[in-house]
Amino acid sequence: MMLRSIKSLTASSSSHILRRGYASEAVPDRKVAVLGAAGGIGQPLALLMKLNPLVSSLALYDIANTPGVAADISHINTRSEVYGYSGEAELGKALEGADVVIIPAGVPRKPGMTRDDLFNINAGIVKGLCEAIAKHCPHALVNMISNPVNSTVPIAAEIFKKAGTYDPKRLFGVTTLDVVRAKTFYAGKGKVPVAEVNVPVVGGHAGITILPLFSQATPKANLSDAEITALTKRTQDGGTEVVEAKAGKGSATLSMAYAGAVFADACLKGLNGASDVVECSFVQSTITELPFFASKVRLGKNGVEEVLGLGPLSDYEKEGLEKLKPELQSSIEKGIKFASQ
Ligand SMILES: NC(=O)C1=CN([C@@H]2O[C@H](COP(=O)(O)OP(=O)(O)OC[C@H]3O[C@@H](n4cnc5c(N)ncnc54)[C@H](O)[C@@H]3O)[C@@H](O)[C@H]2O)C=CC1
Ligand SMILES: O=C([O-])CC(=O)C(=O)O
Repeated sequence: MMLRSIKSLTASSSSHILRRGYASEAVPDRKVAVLGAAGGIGQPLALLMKLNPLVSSLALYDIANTPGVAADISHINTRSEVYGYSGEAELGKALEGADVVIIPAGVPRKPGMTRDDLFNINAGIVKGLCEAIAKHCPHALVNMISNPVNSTVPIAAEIFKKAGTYDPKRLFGVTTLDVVRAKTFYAGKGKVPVAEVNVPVVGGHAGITILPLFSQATPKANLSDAEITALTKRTQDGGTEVVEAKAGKGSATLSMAYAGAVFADACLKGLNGASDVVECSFVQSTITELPFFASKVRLGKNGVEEVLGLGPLSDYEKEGLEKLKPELQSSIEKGIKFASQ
């Protein structure tokens, strides 16, 4: 299929960067590739990455419909040049030189499905994309959005191991939407300013494996045990709440695009040398007995600089942690088994 290359760097976009407080010479060139860029998440995520002044080159890849999305987004007068790539033959070009690869490719849930029900289709999609990443941009930071994240991240790790390119510091399951939800729901219930709220969310990204640590939330809100239990459940079921509201038309796309953009921005800031960037993410981990686990992670020039510990847990959270381990373990094993075949 035809390769569309659209340049959109304008003089006014550079001054826009300066207005935001970045000295132009201090902002290195960074290429971001979005795989699944024509989808429900991919399109708004591509838009948000086009607005990010840390991005100099934005590669939009999908199996179809990318030229239109790329042409549309390329008209926005911000820093990055936008390139659209359509079909497998163009995947290598999309990935070449990428610093960050964001993967929202794959099918979403319909009402009544679990994230694990997506495994059969999405596992194969992720496998193919990761084989191409290993070949064309083995040093990129990979932001995995495709579900089930609890299995797709272990799949990616196995594919990279097979190719001899695995670096656990560079592979991330994107769980930022759980944090975004926990912050929003906590602020609403606790009547605290949402912009000031911080809540770590640990574990994984499906049902009870999502464990928000409201005991560590700031600013402190006066919430009863029953309210904390309800907030925990709502955070764990946040994805299902959207799937049901969309009634067969997919799952969270807009809030996920926002969350994906927040996480990619954190990765870029880390790559560019910031040393104070902390986000929750599902990464290779030794903080529990599970080989992958979501927790706070400090990002830096090499990706994960430090996997931060869980901190003090309430009795309710300790119980939640023990309950989630068997499900998370089995989803991880399912991914590893698939990729090892
Ligand atoms: N990690 C998280 O918090 C969240 C993850 N998701 C997951 O993100 C994924 C995508 O969701 P949506 O964007 O709503 O789905 P969608 O169906 O709207 O878009 C998916 C896109 O992937 C593309 N695609 C399929 N196979 C591909 C391949 N081999 N290479 C490149 N692109 C390919 C499709 O053409 C489509 O444009 C789903 O698996 C969903 O469950 C969704 C919300 C939150
Ligand atoms: O629920 C889903 O299927 C999509 C997702 O992961 C989320 O919204 O958290």
